[in-house]
Order: sequence, then C-alpha cells, then structure tokens
Amino acid sequence: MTSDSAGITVQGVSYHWGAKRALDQVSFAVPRGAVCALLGPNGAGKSTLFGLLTGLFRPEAGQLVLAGHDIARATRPALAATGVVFQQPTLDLDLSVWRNMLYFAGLHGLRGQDARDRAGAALTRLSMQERAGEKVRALNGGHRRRLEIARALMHDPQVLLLDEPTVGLDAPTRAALTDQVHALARDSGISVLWATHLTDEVQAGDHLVILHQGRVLSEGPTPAVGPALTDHFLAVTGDQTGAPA
Ligand SMILES: Nc1ncnc2c1ncn2[C@@H]1O[C@H](COP(=O)(O)OP(=O)(O)OP(=O)(O)O)[C@@H](O)[C@H]1O
Repeated sequence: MTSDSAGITVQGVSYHWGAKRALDQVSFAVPRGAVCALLGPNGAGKSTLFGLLTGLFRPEAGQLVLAGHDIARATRPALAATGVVFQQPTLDLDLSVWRNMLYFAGLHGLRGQDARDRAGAALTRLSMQERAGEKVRALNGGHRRRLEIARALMHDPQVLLLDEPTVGLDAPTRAALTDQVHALARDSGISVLWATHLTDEVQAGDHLVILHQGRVLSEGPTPAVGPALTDHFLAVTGDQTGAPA
C-alpha cells in the first residue's frame, strides 16, 4: 500500500531506549477511513510508536506518514492532519469543558467565532454539548475521555490517534467509548489508530495489527473477536504470559 492510499503508513521503524529495543522494523498501513486496533500487551511498544507518530522523537530508521505527510519532513502538515489522545489525560480540571475546548483551539491557532463553532460542533459529535458549562473535575472518567476526543477533533483531522484511551474506565464505559469511536470513523471517514491491550475493544471489520516485544507479528482484517481473538493472539505470539485480557 502506498502512503497516498493510506491514512497512516509506518514503514521499517526501529527505536531503542538505551540498550532496550522498543521497536524493531515495524511496518503496517491503516487504510483511509479504517479503525486500526494496535493490539499488544504492556511493553509491546505502543506508546513508543505514538511518540514517533506525533513527532515527540525521531525513529532511528524508517518512515511515518500521516494522511500523506511524512512526520519527519513535513511535521507541520502531518500534525495539522492529526488528532491525538495520549494515554495520560491532559485536561485542566479546574476549567469548564467549554474553556478547555477554547484553550486548545487557541493552541491550534483557532480564534473567535470559528473556534466557538468548531468547539460546539466537536462537543455535539461526542454528545458532550450539554456538559459544556461543567467543570472537568465534576465529570466521570468516560466523559473526560469523550471531551479529550472532542478536543482532538476540533481542527478536522483526517487521522485520529488514541493511545489506550480506556485505561481506568469500567467495562460498560469502555464499550460505549469503543462504539462511539467506531461510529465516528464510519460517519466521518477519519482513519483511527486505537492502541489497546484488551481484545474486547477490537471489533469485526477493524484492521488489526498485533505488536509484541517491538515487532509486528500479524497485520490484516480482524480474523475473530472476543475470546477467539485472545486464542488467535496466543497462537500468533506463542506467549501465555503476555496475553491481552
Ligand atoms: N522513556 C523510556 N525510557 C526507557 N525505556 C522506555 C521508555 N519508554 C518505554 N520504554 C521501554 O520500551 C518498551 C516499550 O514500552 P512502551 O511504553 O512503548 O510499550 P506499551 O506497549 O505502550 O506498554 P504500556 O501499555 O505499558 O504503556 C518497554 O520495554 C519499556 O520499558
């Protein structure tokens, strides 16, 4: 697949933390408009890959292309085309939902009525518009995550990166958030990379990349869901200890 036909292309990417090899010749491509589940247990290298995709640090080898833009050579357009939700929440708890949205809009250079229109539309997309006046501290974990996703969508990205966005949420809230992001991809054509260590967050029709100990062990259409996917993961990795739940 060429970078033109893909929402996200990762080609031959390697990275070390000191002597520790975190990513080893990682390659995969997320088709435009697809949800790609990046499935791997703790330490697989998912967060390292997100750091590289968002330009926080550079790969030793390889290329990362977001919506047709190479993050190393065209950092600004690549980031302009990308929304990111990191594993650690980055909301200001003492500001309202609305103020958090406008603050972030400002970081993207959005101002005035344009910023307000985009903030309102993004909150509506995530069914968060009625909470605009509430302080973030008063929101539950699921609503905080939805706010972070709404915030990541304000600049109309073509690509959405989510690094284990359900960490700390209970099972029903995880399921609701997973469904909501899938609906978003279906309705808007945005390409989604969803990192998780939980097989129950992978849905039929997802593109699936299994990452294990820094290597891609398989890539393609999701072959199964639920317990059958856990069995598939064990068969691919041959690892009984690092199985995702
Ligand atoms: N800042 C760092 N300094 C040193 N080693 C690191 C650093 N970040 C990650 N590593 C190591 O790189 C490897 C991959 O870690 P990474 O956090 O990318 O995996 P992960 O799949 O995101 O796991 P988790 O779900 O636990 O975040 C691990 O062995 C980890 O210990």
